[in-house]
Amino acid sequence: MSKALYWFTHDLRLNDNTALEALLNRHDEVAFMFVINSDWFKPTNYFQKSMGVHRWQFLKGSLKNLHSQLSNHGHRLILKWGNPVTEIMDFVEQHKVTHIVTSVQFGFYEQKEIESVKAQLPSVTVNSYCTSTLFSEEQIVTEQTPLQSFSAFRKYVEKQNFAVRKLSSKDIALWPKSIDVQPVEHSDSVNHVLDKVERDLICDEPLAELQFLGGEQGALSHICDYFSSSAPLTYKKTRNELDGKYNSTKFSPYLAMGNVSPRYIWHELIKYEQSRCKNESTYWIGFELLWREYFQWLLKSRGKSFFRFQGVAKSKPLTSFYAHRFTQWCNGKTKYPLVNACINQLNATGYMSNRGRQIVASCLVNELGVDWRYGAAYFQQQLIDYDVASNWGNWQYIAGVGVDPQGGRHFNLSKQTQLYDKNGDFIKKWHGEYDDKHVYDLVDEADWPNI
Ligand SMILES: Cc1cc2nc3c(=O)[nH]c(=O)nc-3n(C[C@H](O)[C@H](O)[C@H](O)COP(=O)(O)OP(=O)(O)OC[C@H]3O[C@@H](n4cnc5c(N)ncnc54)[C@H](O)[C@@H]3O)c2cc1C
Repeated sequence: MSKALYWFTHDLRLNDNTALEALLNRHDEVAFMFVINSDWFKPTNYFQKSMGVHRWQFLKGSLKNLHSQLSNHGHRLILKWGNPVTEIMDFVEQHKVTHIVTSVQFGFYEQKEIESVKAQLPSVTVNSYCTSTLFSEEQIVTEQTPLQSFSAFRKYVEKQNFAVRKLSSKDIALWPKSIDVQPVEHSDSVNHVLDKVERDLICDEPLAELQFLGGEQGALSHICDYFSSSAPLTYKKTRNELDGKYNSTKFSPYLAMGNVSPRYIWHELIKYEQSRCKNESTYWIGFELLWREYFQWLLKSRGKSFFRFQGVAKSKPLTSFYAHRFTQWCNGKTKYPLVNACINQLNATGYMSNRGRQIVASCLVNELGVDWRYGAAYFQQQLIDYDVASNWGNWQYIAGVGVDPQGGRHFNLSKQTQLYDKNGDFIKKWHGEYDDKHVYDLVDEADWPNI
């Protein structure tokens, strides 16, 4: 008899989930677990936490929704917090689990966790499935795929005419029974664990109202609303705007949490093109999804170099670390109103437009001369849609240590303001003006050399 544990990670959904489908079709008894890693809330990564309050709230919504969906099938989500490897191993040993089913991890450290479980539990079979990409590992063999630039990858993918995999069936009529876990005590309930984490790890950081509702239901309803509108028809024209509900798709938080699969979105896009209209804008939505795809496979192939100062290009940028400038940037208190406005938007909502991200990243690297990894780590903490591959990949790109053949990006901040906030409405809305004569560097007179 096989007893399998589903280890949820960035795949918090039931639909179009190949790993879940394999679990339900192949095993006699099953259980579902998610582990909240307590390290996420410790400021270790360039003085930033891996998870800030906005993404925590979004994750919380996703977990509650997942638990309620599992309950509809007579199961529950076992929610733990601590060290994921330890928690998974404890459960497996205690309940004599024979198989672990999980998603393929693209992040370097996430891969290490799975390897560690495998090494410590050699008698348990661990099966991983690609659930967060358009293509599967059989379709994209990283050694044979041109990953030296996005264009090369895109042309390769388009030329090969890869079909994105057919959606896996979403309804399994009969779910296997639950592994006999002790009756749920109050201290084990999803709500109790979430409250405890909030009390012990997040303490008194204020939680803001989110514009996105975490979870599969929220994702599907947002995608349905988006594709019921005419917004996809003008996407290419509006995607660079700094604000607005439908100026861009806002699929990213749901994709990052795995509330929806990119393949589901891809198929919805094709349906839209077939039933309403296909134009350059609809093509561009697919084009951007390919950017996301590209960064996932690039990270898988380049591993740790995604986090190195010299990046995948192995070229050291001309930056250093200026604590004061970095703090001003994080607090939206630089001398650049557009940059401040974008950062204030991020700090208040957990979201910033793609154009905004490019502008503030370019400013940190070029105007302020700060090591790009501090910016990437700050985004990791603040973004509701943080995705390891897209975030570190894009930061490298801007800093000129990534795969961009042009070598970095320097945005002219006055020109960007003219182009995207001509009347100053965005700066006004997000309080970008900051008037302080000490705004650049705090250097004590005594620090200057005597001439
Ligand atoms: C410095 C920097 C850091 C970034 N960090 C992240 C991150 O942590 N998580 C994240 O999802 N995106 C990140 N991006 C990419 C992009 O900014 C967001 O995906 C986008 O703003 C999300 O809004 P949207 O869903 O409305 O995007 P849309 O413009 O509607 O695009 C549709 C989808 O395509 C994908 N996409 C679009 N642009 C990019 C891109 N440049 N790189 C990769 N995928 C893309 C996303 O999945 C997005 O949801 C970053 C960009 C920069 C410049």
